[in-house]
Amino acid sequence: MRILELDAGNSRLKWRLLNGDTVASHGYLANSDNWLQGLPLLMGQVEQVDCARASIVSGRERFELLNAAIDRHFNISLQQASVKPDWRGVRVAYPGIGVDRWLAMLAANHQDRQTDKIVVSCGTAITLDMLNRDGEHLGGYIVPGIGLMKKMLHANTAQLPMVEMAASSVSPGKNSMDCINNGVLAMAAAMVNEQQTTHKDCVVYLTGGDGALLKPYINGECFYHPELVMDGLSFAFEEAVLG
Ligand SMILES: Nc1ncnc2c1ncn2[C@@H]1O[C@H](COP(=O)(O)OP(=O)(O)OP(=O)(O)O)[C@@H](O)[C@H]1O
Ligand SMILES: CC(C)(CO)[C@@H](O)C(=O)NCCC(=O)O
Repeated sequence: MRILELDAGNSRLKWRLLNGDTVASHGYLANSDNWLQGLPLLMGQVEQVDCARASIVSGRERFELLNAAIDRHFNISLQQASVKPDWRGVRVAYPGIGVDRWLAMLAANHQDRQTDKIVVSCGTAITLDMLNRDGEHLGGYIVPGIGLMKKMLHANTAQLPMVEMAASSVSPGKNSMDCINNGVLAMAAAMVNEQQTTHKDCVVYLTGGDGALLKPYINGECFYHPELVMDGLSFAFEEAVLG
């Protein structure tokens, strides 16, 4: 069985092709790219699939584009994940939660039911969700992501430059670029570290485009899973799951 999994965020569309249980290939398309050109290339690259499923938080229009491309290339319809408030061991704190956050929690809960967890996605937005070992979602936070914080500083001030490069330190800067770069990374790390200190024995499950950047600054136990949302998709759509 060849399955195309899609994680459509506000900056990028991540995809992977599963051949049975194996990830055969993966990649991404930026939202700023022309999808009318990019999607046919993506579909050509993965060849025929039996099933396509998606987590979409980037709006109806993106869904329509994806669905049309999948219909045209594979003659199948796109299965879109939607939040189920009490599903496969996870009970969400509120029904309007983003489907990507829900899927990341499903995946983390599936991997480990022995510990309390902090599920963090460091993407366009940074989301942090507290999930206890019984699968109860205790609530979370949504704040601007690292790229967005830098853009907002540049867009709303006269003197602050746009900092494109990635930070490599959280030390106080001695020029504007380092003050911004290290500062926003320090903020993101502080939010996670503060929760992990407050809630003893919590393990952090980290994902998102800036997850690898953030990981070295998390003080406690932290697992980085770049495909946590797509792992959640697999689990959410699995036919027969025990537990
Ligand atoms: N190759 C890349 N292209 C674009 N952004 C990247 C890349 N690698 C890392 N990033 C970083 O990842 C961030 C976007 O992360 P990600 O792709 O996880 O977001 P998203 O899933 O689209 O957003 P969200 O889920 O918050 O809506 C960007 O702000 C950028 O800093
Ligand atoms: C917070 C984001 C943007 C993170 O991708 C997404 O999960 C979303 O659009 N959520 C909907 C609102 C919510 O989660 O409360």
